[in-house]
Amino acid sequence: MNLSVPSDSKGTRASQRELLVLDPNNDLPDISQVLSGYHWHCLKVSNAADALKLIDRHGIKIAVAMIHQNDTGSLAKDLVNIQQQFPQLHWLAVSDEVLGQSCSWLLTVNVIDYFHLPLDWQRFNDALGHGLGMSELASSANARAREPHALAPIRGEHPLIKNLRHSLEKLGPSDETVLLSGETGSGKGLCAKWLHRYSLRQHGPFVVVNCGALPASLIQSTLFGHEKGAFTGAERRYIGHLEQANGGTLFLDEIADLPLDLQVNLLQFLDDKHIFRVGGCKPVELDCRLLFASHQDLESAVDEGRFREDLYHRINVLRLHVPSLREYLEDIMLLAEQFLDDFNHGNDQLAFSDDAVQAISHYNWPGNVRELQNRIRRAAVMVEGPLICARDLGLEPAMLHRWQNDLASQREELDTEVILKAISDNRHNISAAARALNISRSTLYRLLKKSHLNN
Ligand SMILES: Nc1ncnc2c1ncn2[C@@H]1O[C@H](COP(=O)(O)OP(=O)(O)OP(=O)(O)O)[C@@H](O)[C@H]1O
Repeated sequence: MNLSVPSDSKGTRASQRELLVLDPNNDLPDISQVLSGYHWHCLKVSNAADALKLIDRHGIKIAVAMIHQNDTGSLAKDLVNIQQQFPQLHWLAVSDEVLGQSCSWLLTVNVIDYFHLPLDWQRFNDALGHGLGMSELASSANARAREPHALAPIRGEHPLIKNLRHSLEKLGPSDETVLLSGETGSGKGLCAKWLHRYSLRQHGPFVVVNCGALPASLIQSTLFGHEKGAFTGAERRYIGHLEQANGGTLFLDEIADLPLDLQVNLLQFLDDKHIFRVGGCKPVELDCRLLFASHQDLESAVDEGRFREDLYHRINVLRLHVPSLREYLEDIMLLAEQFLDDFNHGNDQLAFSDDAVQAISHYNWPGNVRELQNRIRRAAVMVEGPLICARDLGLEPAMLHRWQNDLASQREELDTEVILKAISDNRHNISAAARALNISRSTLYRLLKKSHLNN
């Protein structure tokens, strides 16, 4: 190996650029020394787990992987794993001999150039500089894409939505856990992203885990990670979601679906700020904020013994309710028009017909904003002319009638409940109950008759 060092080799650590070298068999024993002459500071590791730690800790943007023509299988898996977690990282590959066709997979994991031994250090240094530049460009483009305007705005002008936006701005920077509640599709996930955006961790990772979507047998290792050999099939160490979110935010959606035994582990993490990987005995210190969401009623889950009361109290410190679309129905056409703008594929002539406006305004939207978006997205593609009608939205009259009948019966039930409460609160004095309800005695008698309560 040519060890000649260029003449300007007195670079201080401060002016050096950091580089990771993944060299499992120490085939590049002199790389740190030679590259320090080009103002590079090398962090050498022999395995992917250590690589992941250093990439995260040092914000590494450029790395070198030493590969062997006949032994690329495990390295390929390592690079794919690292690439998934750090997509902006760029690699140079170094091989002991000229690589053949079988190594075309390198292109899929951000390997921008490859060299074989002995190295031409000048050319190698140039390629490293080029790779670092590309990586920094990609990172800044990504950071720009993550700026607030790139995150979907929380739309609506109703006081409930204004209040929601205000709460997100206030709760975001607090670093406390936040429990988001609300119906499916109401925007809990979007609110979690905004909490992360408003936090000091906004440049750290934002990791989402849907506890309801993970098979019970995998949840523990998916969340907490596992050590190599922890169980049959654990061929290598796996960094779990909590660790992936280190320095950032972990959003645990559908938290009510987390099995009870893992609720204990989670509670421990919230108290001690460290985890144990499955099969590991060394605590791993972590610094990540947790956000939770559930569309289930957690209080009932506690009553039914499905959710630990201590965990419930621990995560129920800051609570944010995301309103269902029905609660701010006044805004629905505003949202609908804006989503149509988003989805109209450049066709700004597209508009809603009167029957579509009627249908949108009278439907009950059980799937909330997600359903509204999806119906409009589909209609914008399927519509034949310039006007989207109720049928394009899949909101045929029969569907609306069924819902309107439901609404009528629900209103009646609510009326009955309110009337009975007023009568009971006023010790069965009909005049006092009518006054409390702000209606006349005769109206109260009529309502009692309608609800068959007049006997
Ligand atoms: N007020 C809003 N303005 C604009 N878009 C919204 C609003 N509320 C929700 N959305 C959008 O609706 C979709 C569904 O939202 P999201 O996935 O956050 O709902 P969720 O409550 O987390 O649903 P689930 O409980 O099913 O996980 C997303 O595309 C989100 O961006």
